[in-house]
Amino acid sequence: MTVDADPVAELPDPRDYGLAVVGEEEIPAELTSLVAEVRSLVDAVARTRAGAEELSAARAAVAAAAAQLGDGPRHDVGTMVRRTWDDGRVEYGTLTNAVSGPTNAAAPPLRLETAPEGGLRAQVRLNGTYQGPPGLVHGGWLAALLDQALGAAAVAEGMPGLTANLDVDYRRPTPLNTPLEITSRVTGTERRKVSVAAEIRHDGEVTAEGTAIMVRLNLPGDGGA
Ligand SMILES: CCCCCCCC/C=C\CCCCCCCC(=O)SCCNC(=O)CCNC(=O)[C@H](O)C(C)(C)COP(=O)(O)OP(=O)(O)OC[C@H]1O[C@@H](n2cnc3c(N)ncnc32)[C@H](O)[C@@H]1OP(=O)(O)O
Repeated sequence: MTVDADPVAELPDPRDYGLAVVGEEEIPAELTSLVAEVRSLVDAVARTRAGAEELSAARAAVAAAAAQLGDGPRHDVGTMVRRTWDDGRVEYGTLTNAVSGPTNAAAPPLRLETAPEGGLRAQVRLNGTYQGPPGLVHGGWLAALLDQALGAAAVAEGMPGLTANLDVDYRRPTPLNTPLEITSRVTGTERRKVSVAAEIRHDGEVTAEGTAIMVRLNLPGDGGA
């Protein structure tokens, strides 16, 4: 028997499925600022014109920092981060998510909030390390940003799932180093399928838009299958 994909009131607790969870508020401020520093470092390294001596000194400093953390304790790779909203709603994502992971220096990071008009929204600014064509954001990264916003829109409605299908249209070139707005929302549900839509805007103009079918996680006992 099939049933429609009704939103669940509470998201499943990842610990019930063997995944470690850390609260966002437990991430030390020192780690957050280290991550921001590494993010700036990657951008600086990508475009530096420093000479050999400065480059060698920088390499040694980075190697020393890496050695300092090298053998220390680490979270398991699948560790989830728990975010608790002001209204008490709880949400989970992966700690090192490629797009939104709060401790992933390679993530832009995209931080989505509930939008007053419904769905989610975020502002993000992508530096030169996300470049495709000169001065423009790489299309693969635009797809990744849309995918994350689409998946998160389903999660926000209590329907976490995996992307089964993603369609992206690139409407206008998307510039680097300038604020971009991302919006997403659920547009329909059918059995385990959740239809979602998202846009990326620059100066109010849509530069890329995507739609996806997220298939709800088939968790034992949630009645979603
Ligand atoms: C454990 C605790 C959890 C805690 C909660 C927190 C969770 C947090 C979650 C999320 C964070 C938010 C952010 C994430 C954002 C990024 C998302 C990604 O990057 S996802 C990675 C890339 N995607 C994959 O790796 C999928 C790989 N594919 C699969 O695993 C399967 O194909 C899957 C699950 C998608 C479907 O497989 P089946 O066996 O479960 O289900 P079948 O029966 O095949 O399909 C169900 C329905 O979907 C349709 N469907 C399947 N594939 C389709 C497709 N490609 N296009 C259209 N429809 C499709 C089918 O026709 C069927 O529809 P009909 O009900 O019969 O009408």
